[in-house]
Amino acid sequence: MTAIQVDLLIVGAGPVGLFGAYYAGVRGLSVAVVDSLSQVGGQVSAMYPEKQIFDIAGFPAISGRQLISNLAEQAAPYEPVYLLGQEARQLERVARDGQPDLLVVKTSSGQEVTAGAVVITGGIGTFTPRPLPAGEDFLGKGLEYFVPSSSEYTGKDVVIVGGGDSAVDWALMLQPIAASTTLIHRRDAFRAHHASVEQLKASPVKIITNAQVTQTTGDAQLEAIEIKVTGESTNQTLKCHKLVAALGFTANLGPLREWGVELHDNRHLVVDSAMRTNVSGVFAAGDITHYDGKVRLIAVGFGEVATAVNNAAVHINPDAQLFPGHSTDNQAPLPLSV
Ligand SMILES: Cc1cc2nc3c(=O)[nH]c(=O)nc-3n(C[C@H](O)[C@H](O)[C@H](O)COP(=O)(O)OP(=O)(O)OC[C@H]3O[C@@H](n4cnc5c(N)ncnc54)[C@H](O)[C@@H]3O)c2cc1C
Repeated sequence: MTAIQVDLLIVGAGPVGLFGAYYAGVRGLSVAVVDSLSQVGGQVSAMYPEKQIFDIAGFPAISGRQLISNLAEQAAPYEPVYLLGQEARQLERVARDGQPDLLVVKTSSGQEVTAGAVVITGGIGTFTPRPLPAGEDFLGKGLEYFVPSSSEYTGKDVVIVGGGDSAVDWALMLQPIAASTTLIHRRDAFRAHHASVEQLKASPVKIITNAQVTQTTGDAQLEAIEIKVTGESTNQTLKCHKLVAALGFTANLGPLREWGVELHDNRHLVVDSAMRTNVSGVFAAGDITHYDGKVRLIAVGFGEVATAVNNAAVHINPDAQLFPGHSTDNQAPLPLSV
């Protein structure tokens, strides 16, 4: 088991957790961010990276991918430690004389993180991609569940499986750079947004409906797939270097339910106006929280996590001020006129 110690541990690297990492840095707190996904960005990266978001303050429109990239860039100067691909599982407490307890979180990879406080920004819980059983042998060797960046798809024969927004968005995104792009969907009708489906139909993406992947073949890397189209007697073989299974996700609060935090509807964590849970040293922000009047939006989560981290800073050091100061402080004044 590997172990690290930080001032603050953030559970969840969605947009709210990333902004929390920035605020931890502003407060001079060392910070680690754990996420069960292999990439940062939570729901935004997993479900709608190519969509424009219109309700982020100060950005009339910004793509999901750009928002997450900006948030990571904003936190980067404070060097957060990202522990990706691991789920935060157990929470233990270490009492100290005359000081607040330390919290120890153990992850699914055997990592132990000791922190002065924990902020849970776990959204709708741990996401698990719905698997594509016929492709599991090539996971990481051609089969993927996300398209974090498009560069690896240049000049490749790409097949995307699914009928939702992610499948359609990724097909549209990769088509201009891939050697070929095929979208396979097991039904006739798409769940994706109507306008995106129309764009897809007008694009060079080859669409095969009422079809399922039955087999994947290759050597070290994926080379081809076999598909069964309903009503056809023989299976088709397609050249395929990259197979993207965009079949959706299941989400589960999972181990966080065992941390002793008061739950609402068995899915959300009850917080007070300082974003404290009932467990001392454990705060929460973003989609995972519940209080009267809660609105689940990124804009709301950003405010909540600023509150959570600043209150966590005071929990860690009771002599610290709650108010962090203004980000504009300590700058040379700009000239009034040019
Ligand atoms: C299709 C779609 C469109 C949307 N459009 C908008 C929009 O236009 N505007 C808007 O404001 N909102 C929109 N939303 C909602 C928005 O995405 C969420 O409000 C936002 O993602 C919440 O951010 P978060 O950081 O709280 O949680 P999430 O984005 O859910 O991130 C939580 C992260 O925590 C991780 N996690 C959970 N439990 C654990 C654990 N035990 N260990 C490790 N990691 C864990 C998860 O893997 C996940 O990565 C949309 C949502 C969807 C699905």
